[in-house]
Amino acid sequence: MKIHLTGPKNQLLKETFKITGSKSESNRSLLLSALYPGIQILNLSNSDDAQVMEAGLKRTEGTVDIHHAGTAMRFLTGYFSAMEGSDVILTGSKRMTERPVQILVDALKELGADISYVKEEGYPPLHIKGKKLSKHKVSLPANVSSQYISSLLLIAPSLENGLELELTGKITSVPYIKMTLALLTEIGVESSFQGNSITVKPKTEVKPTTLVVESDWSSASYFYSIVALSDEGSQITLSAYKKNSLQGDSVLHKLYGEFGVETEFGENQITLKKVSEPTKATVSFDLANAPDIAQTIAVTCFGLRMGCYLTGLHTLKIKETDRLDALHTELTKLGADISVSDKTLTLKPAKNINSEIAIDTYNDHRMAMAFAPLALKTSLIINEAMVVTKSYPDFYEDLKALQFGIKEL
Ligand SMILES: O=C(O)C1=C[C@@H](OP(=O)(O)O)[C@@H](O)[C@H](O)C1
Ligand SMILES: C=C(OP(=O)(O)O)C(=O)O
Repeated sequence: MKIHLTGPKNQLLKETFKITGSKSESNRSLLLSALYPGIQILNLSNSDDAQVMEAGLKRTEGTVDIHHAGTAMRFLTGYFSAMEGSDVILTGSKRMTERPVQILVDALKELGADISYVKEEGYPPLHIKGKKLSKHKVSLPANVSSQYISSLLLIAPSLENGLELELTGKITSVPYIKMTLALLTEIGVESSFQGNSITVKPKTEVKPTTLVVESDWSSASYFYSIVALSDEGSQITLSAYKKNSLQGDSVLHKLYGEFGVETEFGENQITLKKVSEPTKATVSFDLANAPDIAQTIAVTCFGLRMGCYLTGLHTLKIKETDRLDALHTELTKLGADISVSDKTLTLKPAKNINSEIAIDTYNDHRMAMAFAPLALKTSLIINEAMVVTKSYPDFYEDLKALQFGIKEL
């Protein structure tokens, strides 16, 4: 589906939204609740990624297709490897068969897993025959994706002797590893993370526990962008959020200060307020700990006619699409002066913003959602607009509530 998007006529915005649960917290919680009966989950994400995870966890044999969900692919690889008696082919979308898993597969094999590649070595689909993992120590590179580490940590307490991980290389997406360990703590599992070593103690039973998923901060990023691009005085309230979030993307409340957006933390909610126009011509951010908000920030800067220099983007090339290439192509179509390397993005302040440009989304929910706020500055077209269901199925409903014009083409 292709849509034509226009911004609200009155750009002094005031609205309140309840955002769906974090897909990262949801997919971890779902796996833990499959391992340990007695875990309840509240505010579960209604995203495609959480749905394929939930469905995958109910399976023990046959083909399990997790579509575009990186977390489901990586977390279920660990889960099925350690589930004695399971025999599955774990696969996903075409893009998923291009997203590497060798580091995780090697680590699991080192622990005793039986995994083989169905097609290309290093990539899904995987044939996994679940068995008891006999070892409890493994070393793996941590500079490609934190999801490999989280996958191992999530099954760690269910292993007879727990798990000791030795991480090599510069650890990337660290908050996601800490999120996994924090959820283990919530269910009573002991762990430690010091330097490059992570240890998780075994746990056979978990007391009845309710895991309350905080709403998704990556989804909140699109409202930060909308507020930044709207008139001074605009305010949008989002729930359910908290100040001490497990999600690294909560750094948004600091970063968007540079764009004149202040965040007020209330009881279970945040209010984003446009208090001033930005003062700097250009900003520099290292996003190694928050890679999923890179697209939002690049488009916000473009819309504000600011420059930016974004670093720490080395993981973007292996996500839903090569996000550096995709940003380069789409922002160039809009008139941007942008250059990218394999880990950085440099945008010069925009001289003009082209109208009626059709944005390609490359099966990447974040391409659609990051560019949509730009409708506050110029009308645009979004191709394959429904990609948003990967993490935020209600996205366009919420834009409509803000009086964005959305016309199906
Ligand atoms: O563990 C997680 O829930 C995630 C980790 C990150 O991936 P990488 O560690 O591959 O950067 C992030 O980009 C992804 O959206 C979700
Ligand atoms: C990278 C993402 O997801 P995943 O790796 O889980 O597919 C994302 O949602 O931005």
